[in-house]
Amino acid sequence: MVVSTSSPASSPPIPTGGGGARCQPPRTVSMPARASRRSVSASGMPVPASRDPISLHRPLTSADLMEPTGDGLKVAYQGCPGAYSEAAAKKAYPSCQTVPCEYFETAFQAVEACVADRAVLPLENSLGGSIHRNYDLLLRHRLHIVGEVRLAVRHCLLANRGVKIESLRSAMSHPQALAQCEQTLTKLGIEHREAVDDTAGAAKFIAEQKLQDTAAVASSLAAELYGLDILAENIQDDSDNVTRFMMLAREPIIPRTDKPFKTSIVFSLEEGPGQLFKALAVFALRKINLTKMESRPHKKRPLRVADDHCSVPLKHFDYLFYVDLEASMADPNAQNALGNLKEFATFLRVLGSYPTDLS
Ligand SMILES: O=C(O)C(=O)C[C@]1(C(=O)O)C=C[C@@H](O)C=C1
Repeated sequence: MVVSTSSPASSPPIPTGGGGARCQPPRTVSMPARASRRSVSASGMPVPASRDPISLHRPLTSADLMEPTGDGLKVAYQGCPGAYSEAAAKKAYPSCQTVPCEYFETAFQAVEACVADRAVLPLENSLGGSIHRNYDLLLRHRLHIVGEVRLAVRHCLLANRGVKIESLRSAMSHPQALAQCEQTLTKLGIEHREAVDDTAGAAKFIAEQKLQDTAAVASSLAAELYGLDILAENIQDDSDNVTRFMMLAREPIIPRTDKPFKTSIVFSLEEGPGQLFKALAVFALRKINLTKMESRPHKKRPLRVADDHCSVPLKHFDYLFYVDLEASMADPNAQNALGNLKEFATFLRVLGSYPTDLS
């Protein structure tokens, strides 16, 4: 079942196995992030006081502070079964139960409403670039990034049994997947492109409609699930095709310094020369490496009148800057850098501090 935003009445919430009762309203990360005093079980869920390891005087181990591997966890992703996002969810939480969602926003809402415990959503692809929608949704919702996962995306060309490449006129897939295979599809003589919500959804549609002139760009798992033939493998334009996904939860994790961590922040600045330079200098001066930067329109304040010396006032676009730091919020150096940025940023939020995916 795909969880849908548009028709909640037709998609009743999936029972959460008691998770609903434990659901806390989401809260923001305070800066610097401090250890939560609430105890957590190995699955990352709060434990009743009677089994609370602190009240039993059992020493807290680093395993208690780790993100769970997925036992009993419900993990929301966008798309149909067989989508790359589902594979990413399984990579992040190997023993989880995946919850397909119609839209990215549905996955955010599923976690907020405790229908799911985590969401795994794409942020950027090495060929196609950023998935801007998810940057915008990060700000609109109050979930925390608790991890990242990189997935090697190996696209296949899928068609109904007996269909030959020469008879194909059209390729159907997620726009990112079509963009990642643009040159190969053209070389194969496939001229038309049809964009749909996800790669596996394209495979399902082609199988259900028994299309004879259209192929899906999707995973080999989607071929298996929907009974399609694989006409070509590894059709992405670059063999190193990697999508980075974020893992989202209602609560932040406790940042550590004993392994590589990243911290994702978003901020806005006053208009004026050198403002962004000054913001980036707070990290450069402390030798904190930045791994990603993205700017998005400030939707609440898209235009502002510039205070320059023109007779006609100029209107500037207002931006939000999303930055990933190679640092943990448990590191005083990173805390000082953010303290410094807070002195002159007009807005600053820590989206999460989480272990770097080194795979
Ligand atoms: O459609 C899918 O299978 C997805 O999981 C979505 C998505 C994306 O949004 O970028 C994920 C990985 C690939 O880069 C292509 C598509």
